[in-house]
Amino acid sequence: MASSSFLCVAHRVSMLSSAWTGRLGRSLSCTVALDLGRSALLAEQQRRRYCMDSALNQHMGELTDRETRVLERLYEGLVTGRRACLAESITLVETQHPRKKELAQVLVQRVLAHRRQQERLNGGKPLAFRIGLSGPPGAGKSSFIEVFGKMLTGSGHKVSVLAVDPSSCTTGGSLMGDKTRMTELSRDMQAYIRPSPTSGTLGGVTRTTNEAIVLCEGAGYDIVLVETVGVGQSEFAVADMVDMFVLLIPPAGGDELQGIKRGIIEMADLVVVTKADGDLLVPARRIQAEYTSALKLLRKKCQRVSSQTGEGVAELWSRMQEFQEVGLRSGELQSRRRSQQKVWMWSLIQESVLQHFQEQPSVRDALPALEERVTRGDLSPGLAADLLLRAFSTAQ
Ligand SMILES: Nc1nc2c(ncn2[C@@H]2O[C@H](COP(=O)(O)OP(=O)(O)OP(=O)(O)O)[C@@H](O)[C@H]2O)c(=O)[nH]1
Repeated sequence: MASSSFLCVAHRVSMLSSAWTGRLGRSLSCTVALDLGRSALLAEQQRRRYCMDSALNQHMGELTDRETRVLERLYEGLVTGRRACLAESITLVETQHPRKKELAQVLVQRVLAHRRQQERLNGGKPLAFRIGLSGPPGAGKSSFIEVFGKMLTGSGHKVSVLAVDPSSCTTGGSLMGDKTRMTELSRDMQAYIRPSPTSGTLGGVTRTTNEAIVLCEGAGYDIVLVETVGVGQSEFAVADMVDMFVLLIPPAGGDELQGIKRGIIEMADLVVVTKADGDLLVPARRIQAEYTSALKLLRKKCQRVSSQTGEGVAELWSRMQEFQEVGLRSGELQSRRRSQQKVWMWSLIQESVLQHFQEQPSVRDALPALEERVTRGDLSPGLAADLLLRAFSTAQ
């Protein structure tokens, strides 16, 4: 992305968004202003309205008629629950195409405004419950989601399942997507399963997952399950996008469990031992007892489930609901979401700034030789970084 266009992107997106919402005759400024202090409200409202109006006049031409029609179709389709529009909208947020990326932001902004309006009608409480599910490969995640998801749709919920697959970032392949998973749930019209995007950095994949969550909620999915395999940093990223983070562990000791990173157990709101049936019931009980005592200090629970027999699944759901209710009542869940918004913004900034840095011509030119010298040991990484940063800032 060229330097000038980089600086303009955020501005352009907000302008495009204003233009579009303006075209629809609705003012975003009203929804934002309600959150402000009473004394500042009027002045802020007027100022924003002025900004919106002038932005509208200035940038009406920015969205072509075709783009307006596409966004309008996607938005209307999405909020009326059309799966094809949801799928197309998620594809739009996954795109690497610069213009489409801007359009995606306009759409996300619009859906966020719609969701905030709905939340306001719901007494300020979120309408959807976001649950993160993580665990080592083979822990039984997809088998659990299949059974759990069917139980939820059977009781009237609309469930979406999104995957964050760290392997897709490095290999373009997929740890999670290369086999048929959740076959029954994928046929269920009350469920929407979206595999992980197959390319991009982890930062990019988590950005699109965050945006996909917003789109799913806009499409009326009241339960969003975000699944990730416990590899790399993906589970930390997922913990930062959900209301409740659940760690699934198989009933095996030793080596398998060593794959579970220490910090992740502390991040989990609930630990679940899977496959608690048949020959695995005894080890499952033992692991549950070990985790229960280890988690006591953290005031966290450990449950046991079997996706094969269905045992423990309903109890687990009750526990999750209890967690949600307590969080909503205390306001902790809402404040968790608010701080996640900030984390999300910063991860976007990090990704864009890094991309901008790497694409800056003087950095791009100097980078191969400096990298080569660093790998040969001729130049310290710190000095190389300083040189690149200097090249970057003098070019600004
Ligand atoms: N006995 C028993 N086996 C199970 C249960 N759940 C899953 N399995 C088996 O465990 C294996 C792995 O299950 P998956 O659901 O694919 O696990 P996963 O965590 O999604 O695996 P990845 O996609 O590799 O991350 C499969 O062979 C399942 O049949 C269960 O409740 N009981």
